[in-house]
Amino acid sequence: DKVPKEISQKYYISRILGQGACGIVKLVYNKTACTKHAMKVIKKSRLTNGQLNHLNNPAKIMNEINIMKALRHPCIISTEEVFDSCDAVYIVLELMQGGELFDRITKLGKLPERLTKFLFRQMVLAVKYLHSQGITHRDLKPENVLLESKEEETIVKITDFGLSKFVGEDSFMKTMCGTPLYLAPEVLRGNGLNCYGPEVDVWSLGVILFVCLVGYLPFSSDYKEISLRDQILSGKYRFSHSHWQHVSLQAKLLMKKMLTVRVERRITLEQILNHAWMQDVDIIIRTERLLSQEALKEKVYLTQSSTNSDEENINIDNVTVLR
Ligand SMILES: C/C(=N\NC(=N)NO)c1ccc(NC(=O)c2cc3cccc([N+](=O)[O-])c3[nH]2)cc1
Repeated sequence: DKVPKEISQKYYISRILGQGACGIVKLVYNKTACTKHAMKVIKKSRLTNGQLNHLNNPAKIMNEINIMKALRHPCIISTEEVFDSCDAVYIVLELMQGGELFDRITKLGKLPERLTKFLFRQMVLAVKYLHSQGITHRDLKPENVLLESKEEETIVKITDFGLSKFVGEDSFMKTMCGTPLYLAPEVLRGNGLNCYGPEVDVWSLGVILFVCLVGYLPFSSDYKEISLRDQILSGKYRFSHSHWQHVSLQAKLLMKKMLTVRVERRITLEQILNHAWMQDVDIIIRTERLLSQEALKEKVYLTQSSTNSDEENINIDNVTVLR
């Protein structure tokens, strides 16, 4: 539908790249710089019976964008530019031509263990960085893990900070939206206070690791014996030997420590990086090299990017508020 002219003046809007729960992602071309980008369009919620629906209320979207703009890591998606119009927010981002990790797992059925280790180490480093900035992602899933290229061994970037929280804030569970396939038990339990910490991201990473290694979900409503909620609360995941026999013992041991119901016993990100399964020198060297190259690229770009101040729009620190 109609895109504000400030955007169509600067960008040529091309095809749809992905369809998320909270909006679509389109391929756009910057007309002057002749560069390609992704543009996520997040519709602002209508006022339904007088109150903003919790998902896409403007304040929450701007909170997310401020979080994204504050972050700088090779494995966290970076925003190019943001246009805030009355009924939608347009976020111009780097192009991630490898698409979503979800689609690569679906296409291949599952990932080879070595490739999983390569990609998983980057996800752990990204989440470790998030936590060092006082942010809990809270919605880690393969749909929110993007791949930079179609190469097998490529850079991973985390996205969709729609549910992210600065851990300092009240971490009351505001939205129980979507199915809890990747949700930690302490969030589901919601014992009154609903308070929970960054460890929820370790649980979600554990579910992602599980799906990468064997191509099926550890907890699912397809498993009729017990409810999804009870599967998660008991930490009883489906362990089909035919799938797991090709997976190394160390990977299984790490998995078990991540999908630990008791928060105080769950493995930490630091311990994951020091776990035996992660001590693969070749993988460590290749991920470190890839990430330092990416970080360097980021620096070079920043020194080049010009500050454009259009008189008719307020352009503070590359958020253009459209009149
Ligand atoms: C910020 C954000 N979501 N925030 C949100 N939903 N808040 O509620 C967000 C979510 C998803 C994406 N996705 C992409 O950038 C993205 C998806 C995809 C699929 C095929 C190909 C590409 N591509 O860039 O080539 C893709 N990019 C980018 C940003």
